[in-house]
Amino acid sequence: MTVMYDRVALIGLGLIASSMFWAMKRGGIAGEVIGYARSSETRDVAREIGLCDRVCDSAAEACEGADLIVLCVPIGAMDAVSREIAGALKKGAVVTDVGSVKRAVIDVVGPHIPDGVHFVPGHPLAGTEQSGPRSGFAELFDNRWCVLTPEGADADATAKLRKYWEALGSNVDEMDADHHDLVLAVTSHTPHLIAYTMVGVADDLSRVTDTEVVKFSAAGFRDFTRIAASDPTMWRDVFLNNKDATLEILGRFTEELFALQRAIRQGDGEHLHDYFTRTRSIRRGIIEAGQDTDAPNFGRNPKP
Ligand SMILES: NC(=O)c1ccc[n+]([C@@H]2O[C@H](COP(=O)([O-])OP(=O)(O)OC[C@H]3O[C@@H](n4cnc5c(N)ncnc54)[C@H](O)[C@@H]3O)[C@@H](O)[C@H]2O)c1
Ligand SMILES: O=C(O)C(=O)C[C@]1(C(=O)O)C=C[C@@H](O)C=C1
Repeated sequence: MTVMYDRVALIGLGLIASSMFWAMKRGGIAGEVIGYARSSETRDVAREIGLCDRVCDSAAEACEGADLIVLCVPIGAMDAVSREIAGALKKGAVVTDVGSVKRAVIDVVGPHIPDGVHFVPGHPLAGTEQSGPRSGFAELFDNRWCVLTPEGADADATAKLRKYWEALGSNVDEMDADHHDLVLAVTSHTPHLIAYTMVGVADDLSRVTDTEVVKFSAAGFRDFTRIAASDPTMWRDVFLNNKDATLEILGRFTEELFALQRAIRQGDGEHLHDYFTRTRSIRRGIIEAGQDTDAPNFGRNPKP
């Protein structure tokens, strides 16, 4: 139990901020945690459930005297909140964020950061389909990766933030922001879009009733429905702000899909079998690397 920052301010009090709060409490990582959310309902819930040591009615007030400020709002709100807090930041403070897209956040937050304050963007690769102040839990970041995209930020501030994420339970890596956005377009953003689409298709199909979809939903489709239940505001903002990378991956996805469609139409079993054999090895690689924390055998029997 080592206090790493005397005062931490959480701006936005949803899944990620509340998980961070409980993880900080678990590890005794912060002296005091101050919170702010835009809606009074969220602030009331936070006060009711003891989320944060103090909840303020303005973002600027929450940041006064804070050593670490974590922006935990949807990407589309990053500009507004950083504008609001700029005047309240103390010299030497570190501002970070948890946004799922990095270049767009750097572009809108960076210009508001005053001299003497360090901005070190970040992104925990951990989440669920839940949102809001009641949805967080201390274990969310355990054994997950957190990517920092410091781009020339102060080395000491970056090193300390790295240690902070490790204390929250994460493994930490550093990356260029554009590369982060491309990697995440492959591993997170496009898969979400595909899940949203598949569930939309099931919903639109008049020959299969909603009751049948619910009753006969097989495991693969159920996984899609979990993903497609993710927060609409957050995901709208992800796609609007990681446009180029998502469109590039979506283009490649469509080409592959057409090739598979042709193989099915032509009865080309060899193509299908070869393709599925190749993709199976990706899954095995993830399990062998101990990365599948959702697998029923996680932590017990990491070998397939
Ligand atoms: N949910 C995930 O799986 C996940 C994972 C990693 C990173 N992220 C990123 O973390 C950030 C937060 O996501 P979340 O899942 O915690 O969302 P959430 O919807 O659970 O919480 C967002 C919070 O921000 C508040 N908010 C919205 N607009 C605001 C504004 N203008 N000013 C102040 N507060 C505002 C909301 O009231 C809410 O308290 C997003 O940028 C998202 O991309 C999410
Ligand atoms: O597990 C989930 O529900 C998630 O979608 C989490 C997930 C992802 O893995 O794609 C979603 C968005 C993030 O920015 C990071 C993590």
